Amino acid sequence: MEFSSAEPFKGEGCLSKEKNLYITFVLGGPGSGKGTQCAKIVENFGYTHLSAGELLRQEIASNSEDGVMILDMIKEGKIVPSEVTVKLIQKGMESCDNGKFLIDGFPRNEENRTAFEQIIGAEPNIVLFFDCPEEEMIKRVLNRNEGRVDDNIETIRKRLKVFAASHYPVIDYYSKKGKLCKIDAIGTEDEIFERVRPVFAACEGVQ
Ligand SMILES: Nc1ncnc2c1ncn2[C@@H]1O[C@H](COP(=O)(O)OP(=O)(O)O)[C@@H](O)[C@H]1O
Ligand SMILES: O=c1ccn([C@@H]2O[C@H](COP(=O)(O)OP(=O)(O)O)[C@@H](O)[C@H]2O)c(=O)[nH]1
Ligand SMILES: [Mg+2]
Repeated sequence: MEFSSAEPFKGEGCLSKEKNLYITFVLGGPGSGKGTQCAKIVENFGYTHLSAGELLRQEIASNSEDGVMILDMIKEGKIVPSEVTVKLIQKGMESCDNGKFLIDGFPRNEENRTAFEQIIGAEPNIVLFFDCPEEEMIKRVLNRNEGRVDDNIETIRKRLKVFAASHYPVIDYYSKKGKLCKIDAIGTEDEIFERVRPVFAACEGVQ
């Protein structure tokens, strides 16, 4: 496990002036189990879960100005412009008293990462990366059954290509900063959570 950063981040952004932020980015390909494990982390460690994909889907459902553009991007498996996503994450963070956030499915590329740092003025304390083979991710997404427009084999192939082309620099950046915690995402949900638990248990004492 290559992770060391247990201190809450006190940065210059408007959010971080108001409260101690403790931010975890939760990364991994489509179907790697990010959302499933986030639910368990929330249950056990009291974080606020902000799924970037869910925030974007809510924006589509609310018929907002950007909704049509977001839907087109999601159908194609493309990454929505950073400013749109970061603004939604910012709104989610500001509407919450709790400063402990799980940001799920973001940043998906380097541009996402730098936009978050610029707009929010903070960086994550920990980055979880769920490492899962492609064939397993495909199987899980095709069985997900949540009625999502992007859970079909054609879009999954596109999402996997986008993931392969864009995630590595982000992972590498945080690995070099000693913030990356890579989790083997093969196993039952409970087995995987037992790999996740020590990461958060180690931080309990310093929050
Ligand atoms: N360890 C696991 N083994 C088998 N299926 C899983 C596991 N974890 C999650 N799933 C299932 O796989 C699908 C994708 O999981 P999800 O948490 O939505 O992944 P992600 O948010 O990374 O796309 C869901 O239907 C979920 O119930
Ligand atoms: O920061 C983000 C998060 C999601 N998405 C879009 O939303 C889709 C679904 O993302 P989500 O994280 O919900 O999918 P998951 O990886 O959980 O299957 C992605 O394929 C992208 O098109 C995006 O553009 N930026
Ligand atoms: Mg998800």
